[in-house]
Amino acid sequence: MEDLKEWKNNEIWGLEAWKSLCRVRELCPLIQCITNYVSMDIMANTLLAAGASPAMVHAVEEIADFTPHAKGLCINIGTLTPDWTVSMKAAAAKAAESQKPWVLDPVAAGASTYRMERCLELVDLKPTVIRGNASEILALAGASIGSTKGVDSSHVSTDALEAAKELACRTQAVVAVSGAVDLVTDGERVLGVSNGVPLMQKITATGCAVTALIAAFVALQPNLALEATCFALAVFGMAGEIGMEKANGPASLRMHLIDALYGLDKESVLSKINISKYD
Ligand SMILES: Nc1ncnc2c1ncn2[C@@H]1O[C@H](COP(=O)(O)OP(=O)(O)O)[C@@H](O)[C@H]1O
Ligand SMILES: Cc1ncsc1CCOP(=O)(O)O
Ligand SMILES: [Mg+2]
Repeated sequence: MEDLKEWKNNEIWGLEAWKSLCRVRELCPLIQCITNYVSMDIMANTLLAAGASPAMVHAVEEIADFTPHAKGLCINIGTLTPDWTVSMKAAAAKAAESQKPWVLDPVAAGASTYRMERCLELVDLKPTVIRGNASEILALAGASIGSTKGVDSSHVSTDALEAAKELACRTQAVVAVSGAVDLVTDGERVLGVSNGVPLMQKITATGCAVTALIAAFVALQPNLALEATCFALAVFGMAGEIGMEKANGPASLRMHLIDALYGLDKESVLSKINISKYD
């Protein structure tokens, strides 16, 4: 891949995003997901539609055998309980030990002290990517409780730009803040992904699903985590845009988004991709 600092236009972004999607379709990476009960279905279906192979494996007794065989790991704290916390930490440590990238979704990080403390412990285990909405990234970066309503964001992504950069610098993770513009940073570079439709916010667990898709893309391009994260967000957003052409509301958008992801072709990727440098 070319030096991305020199990249100028969406034609080149589109070609690279298309190649990344083709790689997922060809190699069908096994992605271990330790996720919340709400998201399991849409997350597994999103990964399958993109060409990856999802496995919702969360028993701590299975981590030693299973995690080293997965290509990537997605950890999501949406319906956190103490026993799952143990599994999450064991899986993150095992992924690091076996040099597998792993992605953290800090769902509702600022909603309770329990959640925040567990999140901070997971961040200490060095996620490759952290993807949250703006309220989650603001809370996590400031380790602050109480400013979020729950799992939905009360902020727009740009509100969390400085927090995301600071979090990325401190943790060495790529940090992605989703929203109308998804902001993705390694602490130095910032890219904005402007694909997607507002109605995606009205389908539960779209954020969780795109975090798992990031895990699949990053699993195959671990040395280009910033770019792979952008491509996953762009591909998911483009599927939303195409799905919206047939949808009548959130329920049908969910179905058409998954169909569009499955059928996404090169021409659509090249014409729809909307990535730009943000800094
Ligand atoms: N206003 C918007 N316009 C376009 N896409 C959006 C918008 N809001 C969210 N999205 C997209 O919806 C998906 C879920 O993002 P978001 O709703 O921020 O996450 P979460 O569900 O974790 O709160 C992402 O792919 C994001 O790009
Ligand atoms: C509603 C809900 N409650 C706990 S997890 C969850 C799903 C959150 O999904 P997302 O973060 O993608 O909106
Ligand atoms: Mg979320």
